[in-house]
Amino acid sequence: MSSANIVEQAKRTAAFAAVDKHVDSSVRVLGIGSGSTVVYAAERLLELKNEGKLHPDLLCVPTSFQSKQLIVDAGLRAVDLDDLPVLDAASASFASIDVTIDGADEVDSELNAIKGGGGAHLREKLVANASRKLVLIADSRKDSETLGTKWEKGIPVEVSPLAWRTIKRQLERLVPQSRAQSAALASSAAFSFANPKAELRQAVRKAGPVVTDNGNFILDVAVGSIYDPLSVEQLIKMIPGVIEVGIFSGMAKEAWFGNEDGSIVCRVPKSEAK
Ligand SMILES: O=C(CO)[C@H](O)[C@H](O)COP(=O)(O)O
Repeated sequence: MSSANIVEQAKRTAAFAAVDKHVDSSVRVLGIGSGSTVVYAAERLLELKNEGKLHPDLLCVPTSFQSKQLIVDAGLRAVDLDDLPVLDAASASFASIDVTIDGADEVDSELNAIKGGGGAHLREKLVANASRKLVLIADSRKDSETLGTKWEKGIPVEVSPLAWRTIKRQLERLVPQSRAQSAALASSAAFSFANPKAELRQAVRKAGPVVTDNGNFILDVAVGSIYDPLSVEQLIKMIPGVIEVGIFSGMAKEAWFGNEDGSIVCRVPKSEAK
């Protein structure tokens, strides 16, 4: 098998295992992520549907145009997040989705994740936030100790086209923390680069920038190693015109990684592991 096929097989194995663990006939509302690994989750959902193992009224919440097509192609019912019926108005939780299964670009030991390689992280974060459980699926290349060490393309940041150049300049002036301007202090800082670089993501087979499903642009912001994902997420989110940051801090409850030898690793946040 070619190395590309081995990676695809690893993604498929992880996706199938996560769906089998989390989706049965008791699941009423399911969030569907975006990207190439989620395609395999949709494949497994179609099999389970044909075997009569899904809830007959299952509702699927898409996270992108692509995700909606996957749901529809699998013969499942797509419903926008805000169109979900409130099934339990008395519940203390606002979460309306039982479980969401999504891909990731890199996942650290606490299951903080970089997402948005496919440019869908705004809707992905909205859906993850409204889910009782977020389960990530990926091949083992995405399994990391520290964010930014494997996914080196930068943090995907969805921004308003109205001020992308200004936001880019501001992102390139981010400092790890106000007192840590020197490389010597970098290890105690939120991230390692002294001079982050923000690049406007360019479209393929279309001249000009990527325009997201929401009509915005994406800046990929390389900050080096991310030691404190929540601080970096918050720092970037504070910039006016930033619509969403592709760091998902503390959202995922479980991550499934497919290995090249066909085995699977399922991880929970390190601090919660027994
Ligand atoms: O966050 C995402 C899209 O915004 C994807 O889930 C992420 O990029 C992983 O994609 P793939 O499964 O193709 O590696």
